[in-house]
Amino acid sequence: MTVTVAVAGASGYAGGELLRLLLTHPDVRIGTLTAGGNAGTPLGQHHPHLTPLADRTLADTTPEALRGHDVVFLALPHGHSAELAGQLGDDTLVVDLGADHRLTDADAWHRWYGGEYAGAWPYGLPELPLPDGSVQRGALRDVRRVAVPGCYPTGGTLAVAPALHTGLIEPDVTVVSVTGSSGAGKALKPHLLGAEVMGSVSAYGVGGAHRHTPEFTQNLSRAAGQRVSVSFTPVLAPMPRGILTTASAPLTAGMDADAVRAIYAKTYAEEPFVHVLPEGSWPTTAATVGSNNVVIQVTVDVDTRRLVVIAAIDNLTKGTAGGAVQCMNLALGLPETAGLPTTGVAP
Ligand SMILES: NC(=O)C1=CN([C@@H]2O[C@H](COP(=O)(O)OP(=O)(O)OC[C@H]3O[C@@H](n4cnc5c(N)ncnc54)[C@H](OP(=O)(O)O)[C@@H]3O)[C@@H](O)[C@H]2O)C=CC1
Ligand SMILES: CC(=O)N[C@@H](CCC(=O)OP(=O)(O)O)C(=O)O
Repeated sequence: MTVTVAVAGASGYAGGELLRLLLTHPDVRIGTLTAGGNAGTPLGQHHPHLTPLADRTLADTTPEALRGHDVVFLALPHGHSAELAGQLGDDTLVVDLGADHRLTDADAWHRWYGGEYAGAWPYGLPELPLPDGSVQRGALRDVRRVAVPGCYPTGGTLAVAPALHTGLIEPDVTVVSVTGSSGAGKALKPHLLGAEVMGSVSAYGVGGAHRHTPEFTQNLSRAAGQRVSVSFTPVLAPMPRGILTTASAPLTAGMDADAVRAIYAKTYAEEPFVHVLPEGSWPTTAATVGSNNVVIQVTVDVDTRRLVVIAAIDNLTKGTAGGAVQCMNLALGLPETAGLPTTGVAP
């Protein structure tokens, strides 16, 4: 089977990573590529690494340009997806990389994003463990709309969900995630100028103020089958890609690190992209670059009786574009790993 795929927002970071992956996908033909202000320019001007597509001209982002494809990826700023998707047929698979359809609670949407609530779509985190023993993957087969998770909730959720799901920890979780600057997108932002980012690490959205907090709460409450409280702090680091998450929570009972690791290893044993490391190895963002992997290590802080989990992802791959391609594969019944690297680039 060959599917024809359009990418809206192809000049951006997420769009570029989508195209890098789709170029290696055996079942994909790349169709229309669109942008905003950069419509009319060649793709090669924005993504010099995507040489096979260098001469493609970016079209305006309109429903007319996107229609007629089997799959449309929307890699646009928040707030642009709902109207476009509404003008694409129900037979088209629309995979939204933005936030527009992630939250199931309209009040949470209004509080954290504002504007009209467009409703939730099936949530694109296939590995999310659910209380009935199933995982989210089942909700993504044969669908025609998918909301890809935010980059922080992808790694952070998978880091904590197994412990909540099995009752190992209290429903009161602290998450600190260090990210590379590509998470903010290509648009010029003064705090992301090289002189600001290089040589410094800085927290932002501190005090539960980051808009991914409700997405964490939603995911972890689903995994736990009860309301989970999440304190989330993002930290910006001088690197282009990667997110390293440290999550911790009080243990409900005495447990040693080996026993916790065994539970995690069992939870993710069949997952092609989630890797629980052996004792003594720790996740690094460098080891995930360009791969669709989530790399996890767990331990117990014996003195404070807390579980501590570290998880690394590439924000542009598993954290956005890779997750999106994985969801496309599931929705269309293609092999889940098609077009998705499971090895990183090192050093
Ligand atoms: N970067 C990341 O790590 C992650 C990104 N995401 C989500 O993916 C989406 C894209 O993010 P990212 O690629 O980082 O952002 P970028 O700023 O790098 O790219 C945005 C893209 O959208 C286009 N665009 C901007 N405004 C408009 C408009 N009004 N109409 C049509 N097209 C427009 C831009 O085109 P032009 O070049 O012409 O301006 C560009 O192609 C966002 O919703 C983001 O939240 C999700 C998880 C992680
Ligand atoms: C460094 C940086 O600014 N990161 C972004 C990550 C957001 C993201 O990528 O996810 P969304 O799809 O929800 O926007 C931020 O904190 O807003």
